[in-house]
Amino acid sequence: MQYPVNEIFQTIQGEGQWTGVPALFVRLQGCPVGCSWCDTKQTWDVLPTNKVANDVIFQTDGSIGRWSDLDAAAIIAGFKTQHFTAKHVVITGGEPCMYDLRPLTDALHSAGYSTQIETSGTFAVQCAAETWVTVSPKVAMQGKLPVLTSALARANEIKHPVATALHIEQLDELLAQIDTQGKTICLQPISQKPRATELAMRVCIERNWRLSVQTHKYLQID
Ligand SMILES: C[S@@+](CC[C@H](N)C(=O)[O-])C[C@H]1O[C@@H](n2cnc3c(N)ncnc32)[C@H](O)[C@@H]1O
Ligand SMILES: Nc1nc2[nH]cc(C(=O)O)c2c(=O)[nH]1
Ligand code: SF4
Ligand SMILES: [Mg+2]
Repeated sequence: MQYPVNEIFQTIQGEGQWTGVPALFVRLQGCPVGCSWCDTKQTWDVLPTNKVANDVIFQTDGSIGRWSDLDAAAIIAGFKTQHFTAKHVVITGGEPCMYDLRPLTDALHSAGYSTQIETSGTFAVQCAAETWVTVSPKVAMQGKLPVLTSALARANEIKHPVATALHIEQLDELLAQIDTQGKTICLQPISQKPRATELAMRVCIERNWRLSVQTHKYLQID
């Protein structure tokens, strides 16, 4: 199975429960969701004219939605060529769950890596049983609610992007539909806005939820 890969890089996981853990990021190209505040808009379209050679995607570049087709073996071989040392692999995008992630997550586990998926919950989550699934719900997607509910049921972590009180109300409605036992619930302020951050901190303290600030943006790393 070939995946359209936008970039592969080594950094520190900046979000959610795994914050601070060295990680290899595999960013897949393509997302139809269209969040107005998305920080990776270059990953939305998979344009044939933006196809590049395999080695190019190991240089991070958020300015263009370039991509290359790689299978699991080529991705793992690339980690070795780059002499990457992290053992945790984060598969993000774009929307990674547009693709069947079972071949990739199975191969990564066989090669000794732990895996995590960052997903919006707008597509069925297809991955290994051991994969840590982080769902960042995108509630405005028309007609996608049954998919979102099943993604939330699979989630190990629910990391909700927030800017206003309405976002907290929407999260409450979603959480009422599932068993949250054993799941980490995080609030992630949108775009480091001070009012979003204040709201997220206040609600996290009230509810005993976890605050997820995008630490890589404060550190100015990838
Ligand atoms: C770029 S998305 C890619 C994965 C998937 N499409 C998703 O939305 O979960 C990765 C994470 O960044 C979050 N995110 C994107 N733009 C953001 C922003 N401007 N501020 C805060 N979080 C943002 C998303 O909610 C998600 O948790
Ligand atoms: N350092 C770092 N941590 C991240 N956590 C989630 C990210 C993403 O774009 O999905 C991300 C990212 O782009 N960089
Ligand atoms: S679902 Fe994720 S990648 Fe797609 S637009 Fe929203 S934040 Fe961006
Ligand atoms: Mg990011």
